[in-house]
Parts: sequence; structure tokens; C-alpha cells
Amino acid sequence: MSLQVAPVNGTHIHYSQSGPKNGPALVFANSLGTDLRIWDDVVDALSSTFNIVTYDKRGHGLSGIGDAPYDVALHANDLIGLLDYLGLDQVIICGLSVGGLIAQKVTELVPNRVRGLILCDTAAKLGDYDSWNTRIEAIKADGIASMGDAIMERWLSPTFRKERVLETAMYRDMLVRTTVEGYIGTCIALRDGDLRDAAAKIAVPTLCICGSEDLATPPDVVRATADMIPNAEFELIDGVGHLPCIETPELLTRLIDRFTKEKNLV
Ligand SMILES: O=C(O)CC1=CCC(=O)O1
Repeated sequence: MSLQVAPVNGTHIHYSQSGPKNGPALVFANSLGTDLRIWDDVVDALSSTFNIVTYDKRGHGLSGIGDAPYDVALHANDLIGLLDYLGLDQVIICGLSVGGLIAQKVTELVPNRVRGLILCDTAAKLGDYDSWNTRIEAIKADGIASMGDAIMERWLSPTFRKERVLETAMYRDMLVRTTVEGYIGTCIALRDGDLRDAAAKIAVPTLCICGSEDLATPPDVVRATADMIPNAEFELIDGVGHLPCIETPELLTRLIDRFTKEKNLV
């Protein structure tokens, strides 16, 4: 399939659409320093049922950088703009890390367009002001590669890094090839983004998922966000880090499949 691109909010958003166009729409929003390819295995498994959209948020992958720095609302409005472009009125959103923050913000901005949320390794507030500033300053001084190994330890479990050395190197490359402007722009969005008040108002079925080895958004942080969202469920995936879509796509697929069926979203 050829590359697909949409004009959104003054920049271009690279996206991919697969599965039946008349199926329930399921959109995946990726994390800081990754692109839409992290969902490939999950998309393959779910695309017989769902009308699936994956995309690169601005400053990442093949999307434009636009005007950096960003805030969470801008990222959320980009996703809403992409949904408008694709004519998708109502969607289920699966968001990973900052993608989960974007999913929560879309739900706050346009609640009637979101049918359900799957929040992977994310929270209503990620990290603190000082730690984001430390990362931003380090990257301004020495580039993303200077933090590449440390970030792999946050992303991937020790077992994955030991047993899947080449893939770990590949995901490190994905990270360090992100533009500095887009990466720092999104760190600023994370630094300033706080959706804790909005979490209590989420009124759609929500499943929060976390890997037990996640060092970026550890299980207690994700569980605390699940506790803020009315009737949200929480699932811990044992032995996996921050990116279950990469480490255990089969299990993530099963969780999405079960949740969407139980909540009558399919
Ligand atoms: O890079 C990390 O620490 C992991 C991460 C935090 C927010 C996000 O999207 O990824």
C-alpha cells in the first residue's frame, strides 16, 4: 500500500488504514520517540474485525514537525483533525504512553466521538516537571542518542533486551531518528500535560493495561489512573516493559479483543 498522508492543522500527518471500512473504527496512538510501526503485529491480528487507523503524531515518523513546541491539546486536535479527514465520527482509541494522554484529551474535547479507551502504559499525568526538564536539557546538549540506552531500559524488559538484541538495536534506531524538535516538543507537552481532573469525567468503557517491568509508567502509576476513571478496568501484563505492543502483541490483542466484545464495542 502506498504511504498515506492527511493535511491536518497546518502540517501533514502520515497514517495507515487497514481492515473493513465499515467495521468498528479503532485508532492507535503511539508513544514518545516511536512511529506507527510499533502496532504492526497488533494491527495484523485485529484487522479482520476493525477499521484500523495508525498514525505518526507530529514531529514523529513521517509526519510533519509543524510548529513546536507542542501541548497535549495540539496533539489531540491533530488526531481529531485526522478523524475528520477520514470521516470517522466515532472511534475506539488505544493510546500508548503519551498516546494514552492524547486519547484522554480527545475524550475530554469531543466525548461523543469516543466509544471506548484502551490506555496502555500511560497515566493522567506522566513524570514530573523537573525530570522532563532534565531530559530536555540533556537532549538539547547531546542529542537523543546520548540517552538511547537509558531509554531502552525504560521501554523494554531486561528479558527482551537480552534475548532480542537486534530488535532492541532497531527500536533504539527508531528512537534516535526522531527529530529533536518533535521529540523535545512532545517532552514539553508531557511536562505540562495534566489530565487528572479530566480523568474523573471519562464516561466511556476504559481498559488500563501495564507491563510489570515498565520503568517509564510503572504499574502503580497506571493503576492510580485506572482508579481515577469511573469503572475503568486494570490489567497487568507480567514480565513486559513499557511497550506491550512490541513485547507481547498476542496478549495485547487478546485483551483488546476481550474488552471490546465484553463492552459491546464490536
Ligand atoms: O521515553 C520514555 O521514558 C517513555 C515514555 C514516556 C512518555 C512516552 O510516551 O514514552
